[in-house]
Amino acid sequence: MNFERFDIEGPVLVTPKRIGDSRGWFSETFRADAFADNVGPHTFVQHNQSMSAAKGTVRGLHFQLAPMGQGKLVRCLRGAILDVAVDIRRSSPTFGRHVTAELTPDNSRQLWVPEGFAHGFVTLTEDTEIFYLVTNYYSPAHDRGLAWNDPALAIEWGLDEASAQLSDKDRKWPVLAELPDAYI
Ligand SMILES: Cc1cn([C@H]2C[C@H](O)[C@@H](COP(=O)(O)OP(=O)(O)O[C@H]3O[C@H](C)C(=O)[C@H](O)[C@H]3O)O2)c(=O)[nH]c1=O
Repeated sequence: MNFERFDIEGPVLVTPKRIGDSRGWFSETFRADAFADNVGPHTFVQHNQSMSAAKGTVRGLHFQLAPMGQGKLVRCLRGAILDVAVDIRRSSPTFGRHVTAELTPDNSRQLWVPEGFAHGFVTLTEDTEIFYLVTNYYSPAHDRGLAWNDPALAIEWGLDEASAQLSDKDRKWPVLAELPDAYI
């Protein structure tokens, strides 16, 4: 299992190895000991899965407020996504900066998105399915978001705003400069 860091402290790209044989392949996609040694002693309490039918679906940018903040370990089971994590820790030297990673079943990559980051993705194919582990339970009262298309974030989503498929909720999030409950 390979762990790669970015030039922003926090997110980690995790790539499990595959053991091939005449039938196909086998992969240990998560090990608590390797994750604790390379990322941190996080405990996952909830597993999520979502399917997005249309290419160009954007889900995000989401986070939960403390004390219900969530770390997320994200992988793509079908299709492909560009996964994005934005640093919203006000005290961070990289506040407002982001990392991206293309996740597909073939590259078997997983993106670790720590608490203090807003998470989102755009689907690169139709019928895209993601699976992710989270370190805290879903709490609607703590559910917050950040405008995916905030020019200040300069995220290159690879699609024009008019063609993006979003939920009504995701169209209404504030831009970073207006984020009322950002991480301190
Ligand atoms: C996240 C979540 C949602 N729900 C319910 C709430 C709604 O009735 C329905 C869809 O929720 P939402 O529109 O928030 O789903 P996404 O847009 O996929 O949001 C997720 O996708 C982005 C990329 C994330 O990082 C978060 O995990 C999460 O915000 O599932 C639950 O019952 N449990 C949950 O943990």
